[in-house]
Amino acid sequence: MIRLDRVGKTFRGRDGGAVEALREVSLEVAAGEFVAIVGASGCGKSTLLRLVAGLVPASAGAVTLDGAVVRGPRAETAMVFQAPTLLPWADVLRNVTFPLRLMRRADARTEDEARALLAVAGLAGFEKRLPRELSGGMQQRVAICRALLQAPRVLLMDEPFGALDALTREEMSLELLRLWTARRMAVLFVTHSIPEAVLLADRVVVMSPRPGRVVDVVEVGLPRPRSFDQEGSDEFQRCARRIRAHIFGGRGGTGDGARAA
Ligand SMILES: Nc1ncnc2c1ncn2[C@@H]1O[C@H](COP(=O)(O)OP(=O)(O)OP(=O)(O)O)[C@@H](O)[C@H]1O
Repeated sequence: MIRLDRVGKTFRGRDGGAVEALREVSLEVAAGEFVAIVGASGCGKSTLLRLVAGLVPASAGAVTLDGAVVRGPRAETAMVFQAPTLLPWADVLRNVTFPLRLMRRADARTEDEARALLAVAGLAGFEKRLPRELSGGMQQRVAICRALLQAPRVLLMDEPFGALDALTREEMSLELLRLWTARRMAVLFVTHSIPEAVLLADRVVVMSPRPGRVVDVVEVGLPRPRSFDQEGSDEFQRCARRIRAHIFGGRGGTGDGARAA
């Protein structure tokens, strides 16, 4: 469904200097598949998502969605950023329905669907609150509901839980899996946490330091529904060790206790 074919991205600074963020990245993501992306800071993970979202053009190669080259933002794609980016003056319900209203896709059912989604995300009763009246974790759940209400076929998530405390992060991971199981869209999920990537994904794409290239794609053979109990399993450890070996290489991070997050 999503296809990156030898995609490169070079940014040109105002001073004429060039930053090569991605080089020859090829990747395919099937409809309904959950793919995590891990790699060192600055290796181009956000850039990769922004290319798929149509927010920046590729410098080389092509990004296609259902065979059509992505040339700009598309209605079937939604993105969740690291920070919740809510409208501060609009209440929760209006924030969640905002993109559909903007795209003139809102109809009589939109508000009911938004309320149902908020309830699943544990936010029933908060519909009329302003973002500043919510905790960071709750705001991020609002941002995730906003993306899901668009019923995207492609959900792009850029370290969506990065700013959350560890407990909220675990709770949100399981919540996201529940929502994904119910709606089954293709997910591209950037994270710095190897355990989070393994827990969530069908496949984990490991990227090299900048310029980012795909150095490995690890298939996660854990049964679903997933739970944190699986972290102790042989398959979980195998996947995590293999990813760590790529990221830490010979720098001593391949031991059993090492975590990327
Ligand atoms: N708009 C831009 N103009 C110039 N350089 C950019 C731009 N966006 C990203 N870069 C550069 O491209 C490289 C990749 O950035 P990107 O944000 O994609 O990395 P990342 O893997 O998501 O990093 P992190 O894990 O720290 O969030 C970096 O060197 C960054 O400075």
